[in-house]
Amino acid sequence: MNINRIYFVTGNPYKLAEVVAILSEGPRLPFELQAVQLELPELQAQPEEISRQKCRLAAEQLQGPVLVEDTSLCCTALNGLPGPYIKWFMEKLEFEGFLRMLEGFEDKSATFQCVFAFAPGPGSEPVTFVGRLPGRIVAPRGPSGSKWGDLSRLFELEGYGRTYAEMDEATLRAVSHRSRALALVREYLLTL
Ligand SMILES: O=c1nc[nH]c2c1ncn2[C@H]1C[C@H](O)[C@@H](COP(=O)(O)OP(=O)(O)OP(=O)(O)O)O1
Ligand SMILES: [Mg+2]
Repeated sequence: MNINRIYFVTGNPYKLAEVVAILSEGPRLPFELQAVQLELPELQAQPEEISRQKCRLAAEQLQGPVLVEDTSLCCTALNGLPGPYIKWFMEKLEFEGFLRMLEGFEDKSATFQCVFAFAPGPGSEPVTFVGRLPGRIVAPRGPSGSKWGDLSRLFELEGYGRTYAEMDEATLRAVSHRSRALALVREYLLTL
């Protein structure tokens, strides 16, 4: 396939910066990654389908190869909810309300999940890449006012005993749900 530029489409500047930083580490990809700041509609579906739909819309709008990403936070006690709707839960309930929602459940385990979707152009079925990171929801710890907001103070990574907000950026970048998924994206893009 003759691709020399891929659009990474997101409305979130932090997500964009992180994807660019992770992809610029390691072996160089033979493409230019071009950022496009565009809020894509997210239709209700399972997380992988939401990401695929964002990808189809982005490929239509930009008429070229596109990469998009959708992040979910899945609580075991809530059978995977809020999942892809975590953004709206945090916005409407804030962290106090979110924690209260889980109060009645003993099981606080949760998984951060990142789904990238890539399509070489409009009309192609997007391919997805999933990265998961297990952990649990805790009372907020770590500095507030960080780039991802309070959510990063509530999610403690399994095996680290620290919340996202308590981790230094380099360590987190090496283990995050996003870098796990991007390792698969990189592997795939290198085969094109
Ligand atoms: O590493 C992370 N650490 C903490 N929080 C995070 C992280 N990654 C995403 N998040 C938050 C952002 C948003 O509230 C929700 C995902 O929603 P999601 O639709 O994927 O992101 P978005 O709407 O900000 O950007 P986009 O335009 O690419 O859809 O989880
Ligand atoms: Mg979004």
